[in-house]
Amino acid sequence: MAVYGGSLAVWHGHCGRVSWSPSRFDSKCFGLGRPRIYLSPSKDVMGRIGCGVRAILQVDVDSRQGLSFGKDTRELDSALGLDVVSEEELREKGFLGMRKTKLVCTIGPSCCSSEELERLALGGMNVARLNMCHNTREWHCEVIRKIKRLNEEKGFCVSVMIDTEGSQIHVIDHGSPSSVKVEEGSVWFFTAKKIDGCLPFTVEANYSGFSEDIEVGDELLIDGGMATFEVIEKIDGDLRCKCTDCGLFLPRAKFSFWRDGKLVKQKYELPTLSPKDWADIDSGITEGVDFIAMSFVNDADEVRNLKTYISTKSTKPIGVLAKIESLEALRKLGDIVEASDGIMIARGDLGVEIPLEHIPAVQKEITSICRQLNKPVIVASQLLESMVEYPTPTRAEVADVSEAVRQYADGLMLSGESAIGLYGEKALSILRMTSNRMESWSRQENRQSNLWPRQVGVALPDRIAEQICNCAVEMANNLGVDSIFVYTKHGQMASLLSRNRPYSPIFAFTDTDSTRMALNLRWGVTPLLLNLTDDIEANVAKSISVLKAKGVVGEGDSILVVSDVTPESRATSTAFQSIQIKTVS
Ligand SMILES: Nc1ncnc2c1ncn2[C@@H]1O[C@H](COP(=O)(O)OP(=O)(O)OP(=O)(O)O)[C@@H](O)[C@H]1O
Ligand SMILES: CC(=O)C(=O)O
Ligand SMILES: [K+]
Ligand SMILES: [Mg+2]
Repeated sequence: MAVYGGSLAVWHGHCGRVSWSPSRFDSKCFGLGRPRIYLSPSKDVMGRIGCGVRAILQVDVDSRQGLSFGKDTRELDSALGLDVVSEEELREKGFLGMRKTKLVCTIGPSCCSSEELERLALGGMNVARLNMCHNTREWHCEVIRKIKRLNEEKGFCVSVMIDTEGSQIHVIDHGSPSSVKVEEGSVWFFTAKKIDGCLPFTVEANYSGFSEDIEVGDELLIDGGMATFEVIEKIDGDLRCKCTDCGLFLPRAKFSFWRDGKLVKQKYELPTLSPKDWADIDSGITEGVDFIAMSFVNDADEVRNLKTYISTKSTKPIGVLAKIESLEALRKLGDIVEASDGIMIARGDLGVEIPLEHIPAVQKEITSICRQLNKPVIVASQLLESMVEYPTPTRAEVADVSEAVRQYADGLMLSGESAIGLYGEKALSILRMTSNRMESWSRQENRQSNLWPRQVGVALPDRIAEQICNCAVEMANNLGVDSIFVYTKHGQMASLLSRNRPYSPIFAFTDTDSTRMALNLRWGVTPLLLNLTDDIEANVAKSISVLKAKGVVGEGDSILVVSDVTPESRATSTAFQSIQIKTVS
């Protein structure tokens, strides 16, 4: 047992200090003051949770004490929702081979049939993203229904995310050719007045206040540098501009104005969520989406408002992800991360508002804050951009993907590569293989950077849960267990385990479908549906026996078990949290 000693030698925190002497490994209360914590090899002590004890760490001292498994698993089998893709991956590659980084695909015309969606699901898509900027609401609803049907009928577990259009000043798309060349020295007229058809050298903006606060001499950047102009005249609200750096106008190209090397902050009155966005959100709620990604978030209140709205409108929880794609959002990053259920680093539009060379450092900072605050984070845009047209990525793109994996982003996102590209499935397989390779490199080289986590919990039970998860992962890594099982209603404990980025995969058993779909975005977590009972031992025995019957868990596999299922009868007292080590017999 000495092997465990190092992992849990000292327990710090509000609970006092608890030391563990492996040589005196009997059922013993180490509480110094209240509340107390038990370390025990015996499951009998689990019954004593009521008497001021806040957590029990139970360890199977003797692996021969392994569980005896149920005889008939047929009934249980149908109750256990292990998705077909994880099952296959586990069978093929074993526990350590399971991919930890989650993959998000933007669905567009190139991949919207049921057959194409199924191939993406088989290829490892964890979350399907629908960008409401494009196509019709009806088209999006139809895609959502196809995904839900695939989940139900074919045993996939793909979550659905809608991404709002949001308000940003951009060029009105007149249906002109996909790009227009801009020559150096040419003079262009920018206006918000309605134009019929296409006029040469004339560009229509979508918002009448687009030139507010802009002065002659300011620099106008298209899409963060696709083309550059100098403002040479301001006539009412219209601008005459001369091209100083030639380039291209793409459909829906975005404006940004610069003065003395700094972004001009315009105080325009576009709401973060337009009436169209609210209608899209209503339709997303009706269709039962799992996440709403909010474009151009400016502050935490906007996120909180949307969360409040959802809680009054939706019968199930829907995660709100804040997209960080403006200077304003970067300034209020900490507050926004705290208010939201996750973050998307929207590097496309972010690159319009900050110099491109700032993006890598900003990405690193955002991923790190998200991990500290225990919020999932997606790295998005241009990961494999060249694959929109070509069947192979550039080496630089693969290096960018690897860096995001090395930073422990929870998810990587494909945009045009899957939505309109010719090689979407191949792009997905590049993300999958690159993630797998980088994850195993980090593990083999022991480059797993330890988190010195900021405490996120405030209330005592939350802080205890957090400490248990931190210790559990340290134990799991030191012992080299095959996997971590967690039993969780709302996913909190599973997320706290994931936050520590363990070597072994985390199987999160929950009886709540929305928890399962939300956990899909968490690094290293495979969420499963299971009918949970108040009896922890029964939950563990049931899940192990079903996985054993499927042939994906076998004799000798070691499992670290964490539970935070609060028995209903004790819902008003403390959470019932424990760590156990099981060896499958
Ligand atoms: N549902 C769709 N229908 C048609 N085209 C789409 C759809 N979704 C995406 N696209 C195309 O794929 C491209 C890349 O998608 P992406 O989601 O990155 O859009 P975007 O226009 O850059 O906006 P955002 O900043 O919200 O990501 C888009 O420019 C668009 O041409
Ligand atoms: C994803 C997104 O919205 C962006 O990169 O701008
Ligand atoms: K969008
Ligand atoms: Mg964007």
